[in-house]
Amino acid sequence: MITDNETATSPTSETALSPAQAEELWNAVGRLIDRDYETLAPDEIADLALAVPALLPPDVRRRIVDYRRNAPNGDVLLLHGFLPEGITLPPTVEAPFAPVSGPAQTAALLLAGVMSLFGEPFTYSSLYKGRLVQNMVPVPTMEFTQTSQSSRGMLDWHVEDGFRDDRCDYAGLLCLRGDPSGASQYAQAKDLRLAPEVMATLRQTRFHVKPDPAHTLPADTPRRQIAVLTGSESAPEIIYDTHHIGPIDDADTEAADALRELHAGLDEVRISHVMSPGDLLIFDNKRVVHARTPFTARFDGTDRWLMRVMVCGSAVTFRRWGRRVPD
Ligand SMILES: O=C(O)CCC(=O)C(=O)O
Ligand SMILES: [Fe+2]
Repeated sequence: MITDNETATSPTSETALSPAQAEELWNAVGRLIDRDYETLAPDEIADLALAVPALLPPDVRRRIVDYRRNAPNGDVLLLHGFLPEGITLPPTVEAPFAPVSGPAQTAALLLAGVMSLFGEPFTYSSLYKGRLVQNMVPVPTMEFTQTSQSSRGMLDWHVEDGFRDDRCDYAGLLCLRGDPSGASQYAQAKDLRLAPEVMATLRQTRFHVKPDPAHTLPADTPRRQIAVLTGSESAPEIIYDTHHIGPIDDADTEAADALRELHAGLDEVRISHVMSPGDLLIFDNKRVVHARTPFTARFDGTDRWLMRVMVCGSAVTFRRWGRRVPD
């Protein structure tokens, strides 16, 4: 892992499964899938996934629960070794919502299962056709978009779905296939070192967020008015999106300047990690901003491939939606 700034000291917990643990877990998760995963509805996937936590090595499960409760080493958890040696994954799929086959189905259930330790896996009907476990893969013609489908362009700092007040509490990214150039980057709000007056501006409701282009939504979807930073000084929460957030008032140059300072401040405390197959990166989407560096896609089945699951940690919010894939 590359740390850009020495003050961002190990905000990440790292732990690894042994090859034997990975193989045992993989085989046990595979046995849970008793029919074609692609015929399962989101609720059925979530139900099957509930059996996965008990299959995890106890030390790994403990590590995840510690992170969820207290985040003792920071707001990002990095786990390694979830793919056993000797499996042959299918070619990288061509879209976030593309069906997956063979071992990729096991990977999807494994990810949903680990993430179920944090609450309810969910997604939005407007996002990637409502697919619960999504493929983060490069897509032709989308190279320079600000979505997971990009590749040659930088995917700039953002939180997942900052335009929604019910954005996910956690997201998990499982790497099936890596790319040495496409580094996942993240910055914890608590590491920011900005001038007090900049912090004070960011704590005021002087900003609005427009919908993320990964969502299929009407053009007149209202912008949400927000403060960028909220919560305690020791564990602040953040909403930021380089391209979709701005001052409510175009004349509010102080707010615009504060956003620029924030962007530079995130760069200063960023951590980069090039995902390798079997890596599972979990981040707190209320306290961490993330990004991805550019890489060149070949579109030949060998490109970078992560799977993503978002989780609602609040049973109250989940009950309010009344379904796993809210609009
Ligand atoms: O590919 C990554 O590392 C992150 C992707 C991402 O942030 C997104 O799709 O929102
Ligand atoms: Fe993202």
